Amino acid sequence: MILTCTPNPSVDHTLEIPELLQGEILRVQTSRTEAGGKGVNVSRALRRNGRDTTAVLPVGGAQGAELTALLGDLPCVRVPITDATRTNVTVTEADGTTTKLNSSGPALTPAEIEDLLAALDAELQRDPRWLVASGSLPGGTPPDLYARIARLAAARGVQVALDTSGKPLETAAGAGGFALLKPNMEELAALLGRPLETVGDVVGAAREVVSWGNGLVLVTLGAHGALLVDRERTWWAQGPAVVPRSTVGAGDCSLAGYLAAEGPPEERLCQAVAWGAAAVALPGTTVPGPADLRVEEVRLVADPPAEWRVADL
Ligand SMILES: Nc1ncnc2c1ncn2[C@@H]1O[C@H](COP(=O)(O)OP(=O)(O)OP(=O)(O)O)[C@@H](O)[C@H]1O
Ligand SMILES: O=P(O)(O)OC[C@@]1(O)O[C@H](CO)[C@@H](O)[C@@H]1O
Repeated sequence: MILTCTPNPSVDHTLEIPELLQGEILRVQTSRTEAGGKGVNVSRALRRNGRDTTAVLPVGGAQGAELTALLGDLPCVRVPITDATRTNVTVTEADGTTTKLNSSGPALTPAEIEDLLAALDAELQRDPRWLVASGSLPGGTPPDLYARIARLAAARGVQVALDTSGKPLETAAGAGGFALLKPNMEELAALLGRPLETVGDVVGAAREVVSWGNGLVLVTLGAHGALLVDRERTWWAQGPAVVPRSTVGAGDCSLAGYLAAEGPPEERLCQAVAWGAAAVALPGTTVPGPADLRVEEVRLVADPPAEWRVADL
């Protein structure tokens, strides 16, 4: 079983329009509402591909009830909170350009944070294969929440994969103890405080993160694929070219693919980019199923040259 924890889940509302023109009245072609939040999406992708998963998340208010309904039969532990769950808005254009408006989310009280951690600890005792801790932190949450979660998991002998950004990423990655981190290139650059342009830049940055006491780093590069970096080795992989429809959740599906896969790290990386590419071809926050995955079309390179420029991949 793969357990996910999403402290700041969302109702994802997607509007599809031909072109985003500032200051104009635009007619929406289609709109969709789906369950969202990074860990929730990892669980949805795993479930869609027949893997055992449970999602732990706080829910509150009318949007919390809507999120609960959207989650359907996904195995979940929902922790009640007073403030309302957020709604995030995505605008996708005909060429696949994706613009996201993410709300900061509800303010969790200290007691609600403790309830979330207690619910998570109970699930950790079911001996999951991984805990995925993902997404931004809601208001009022101390930035060390993910470091606390990592300590809870370590006490139960469960390895943790982390996907977050900004201050929560800085605090957690700096404390160490994560078996896997999944930043995208911008998040990794912000974490290290320097621009990353070449494969060598990205690998150097990822190794620095590993040296803080973390395991592997899976750096997703959008359309340019992904790099998997450990202490000694590096692999680059790229999925099939797709016509992008919405990039929302591509990173979550990549992480789900990596964790769902068996075998050596490079095979897991191939699954990751195949799941990510498949997600991009689907609308809104829709996650791919087995028929959408084109793993046989993935290109894999072991120890790619440091001088390769990511933008040219
Ligand atoms: N335009 C694209 N074409 C093909 N594959 C893509 C494209 N964008 C993303 N992918 C695939 O999805 C993976 C994850 O994408 P990305 O790096 O954008 O994640 P992310 O920024 O974490 O996304 P999100 O936060 O929206 O989940 C990439 O490694 C790649 O395999
Ligand atoms: O605001 P955060 O927590 O960083 O990201 C939230 C979010 O953009 O991430 C998912 C896609 O990865 C969406 O389902 C959701 O709306």
